[in-house]
Amino acid sequence: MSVRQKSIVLIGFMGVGKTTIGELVAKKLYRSFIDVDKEIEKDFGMTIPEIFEQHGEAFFRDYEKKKTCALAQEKLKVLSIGGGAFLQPEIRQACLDNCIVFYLDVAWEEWKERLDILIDSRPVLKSRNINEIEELFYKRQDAYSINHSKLTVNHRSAEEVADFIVDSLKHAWDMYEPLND
Ligand SMILES: Nc1ncnc2c1ncn2[C@@H]1O[C@H](COP(=O)(O)OP(=O)(O)O)[C@@H](O)[C@H]1O
Ligand SMILES: O=C(O)C1=C[C@@H](OP(=O)(O)O)[C@@H](O)[C@H](O)C1
Ligand SMILES: [Mg+2]
Repeated sequence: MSVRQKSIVLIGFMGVGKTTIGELVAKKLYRSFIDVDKEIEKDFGMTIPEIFEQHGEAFFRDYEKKKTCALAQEKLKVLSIGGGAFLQPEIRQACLDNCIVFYLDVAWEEWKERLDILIDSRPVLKSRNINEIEELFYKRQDAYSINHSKLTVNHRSAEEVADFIVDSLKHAWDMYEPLND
């Protein structure tokens, strides 16, 4: 597949900004934006916390795997996937094989300032104390470390990060697949 046609996938910990930044990147590239969690919510007519509550996390992970692997086959999209999705080897493989994967990284000190706005909509956070959340934050970095490009969002607005992603993509596209005049 042409590198220009590959979908862009944003990965990283909950609350790093995948959904917000993904939407901005899609607009800047004139592409459709897909937030996998929002698609799952539409499929069930329920919020993510409701799905966790009614069906349990194992059920959510299984559905997330099918949905994310299917959406990773699409071309010319910008996708934000759930923060836990990349821990599943099948999802990792589907995204790395078919898409360009950007890992959004953030420092713990900056991330923990966002906890209050995230806690009610993220069941994985709600069931843990701050020390357990910190442990999860560092533990998940291993899975995220397999990516095509990593960038740090510390002290940057969502708009700045989106501009950086678009610029680096344009640079890579021109380098690997220059357009003929
Ligand atoms: N670069 C940023 N700086 C400050 N706040 C941000 C930034 N990116 C996102 N946010 C805020 O953090 C919260 C979580 O963002 P979201 O895009 O839902 O993250 P994710 O999809 O990774 O869980 C939102 O309230 C959003 O407005
Ligand atoms: O990290 C996780 O395990 C999860 C992250 C959430 O998405 P965001 O990363 O967009 O918050 C959502 O998929 C669900 O609450 C589980
Ligand atoms: Mg999100």
